[in-house]
Amino acid sequence: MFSTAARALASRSLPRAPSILPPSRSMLTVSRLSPSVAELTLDKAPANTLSLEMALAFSAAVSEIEADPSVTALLLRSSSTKIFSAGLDISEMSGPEPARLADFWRAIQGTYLSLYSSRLATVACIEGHAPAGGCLLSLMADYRIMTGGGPRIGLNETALGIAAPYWLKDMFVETVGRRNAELALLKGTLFTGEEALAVGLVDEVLPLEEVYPRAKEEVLKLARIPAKGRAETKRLLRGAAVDELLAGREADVAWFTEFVLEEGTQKGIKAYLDSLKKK
Ligand SMILES: CCCCCCCC/C=C\CC(=O)SCCNC(=O)CCNC(=O)[C@H](O)C(C)(C)COP(=O)(O)OP(=O)(O)OC[C@H]1O[C@@H](n2cnc3c(N)ncnc32)[C@H](O)[C@@H]1OP(=O)(O)O
Repeated sequence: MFSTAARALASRSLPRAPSILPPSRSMLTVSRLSPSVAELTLDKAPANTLSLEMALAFSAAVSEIEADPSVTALLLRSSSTKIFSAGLDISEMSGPEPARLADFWRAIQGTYLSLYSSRLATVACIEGHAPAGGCLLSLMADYRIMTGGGPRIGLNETALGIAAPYWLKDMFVETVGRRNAELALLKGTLFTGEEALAVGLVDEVLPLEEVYPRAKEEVLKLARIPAKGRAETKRLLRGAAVDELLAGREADVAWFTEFVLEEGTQKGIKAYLDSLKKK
């Protein structure tokens, strides 16, 4: 687990404006696979997009699971086998109210800080599509298992006229290597499961009906690894990245809000949102 000070700092920076509703749990469910393994299911129809409320609910759920010392591992999945998560809720970025936009980004940062820094062993069960912010959710896990054939995963931000923030880009580079990341990020590539496996973006690819059983098997196995050594190893691997964002959190908010509020970005986001709705 990361330092108490770092965690306190993370939670202090989360939005506290009175206009924000408390995190709703109707968008997620938490259950137990075993006494030491929790399952967190994204359940926000139709596409598990990360709105401000969804991002807050996600971090709150992870924190609550972490607070239980009997839990050592977490399986992340979607209630839909078609869509793991379609990423950030684009309507949050279309014609936004600036204060909410800044809170939205703090909440997205919070999802990263909560899961990437988690002491828990984490497995992402990716049965359906995981573009952009959906890929982000899965990258924060320790192990990824995906359906072959149909669904796509990757960081397609460039294709939408936006850019992945540095901490997401860094996590992607760490996972797939510098050259694979450059090629994919600059084109906004969305990979099939098989392609994702070839570049190391996922760890296993299976037919749909085998993905969840295998993900359960893996998380139960990871839960048996001594917790203290694993948590310290994760801290050594990921601590510097997490601390960098904690130190520059508000600068990252300024980068995001300025870019999104630009007229050209707004035109692109609106056109993309309309194209999704017209499909
Ligand atoms: C420099 C500054 C940078 C600023 C930004 C940095 C942010 C970086 C991090 C992440 C960025 C993002 O995550 S942006 C979101 C990217 N996501 C996508 O591009 C995916 C878009 N969706 C799809 O391609 C498809 O929905 C799907 C392939 C995932 C599934 O297809 P399917 O046909 O099964 O479903 P529909 O397309 O009919 O979708 C159902 C329903 O959901 C709505 N929807 C889908 N995705 C989003 C979304 N991301 N935001 C909002 N709404 C979304 C879609 O419009 C449909 O709605 P209706 O039923 O009302 O039509």
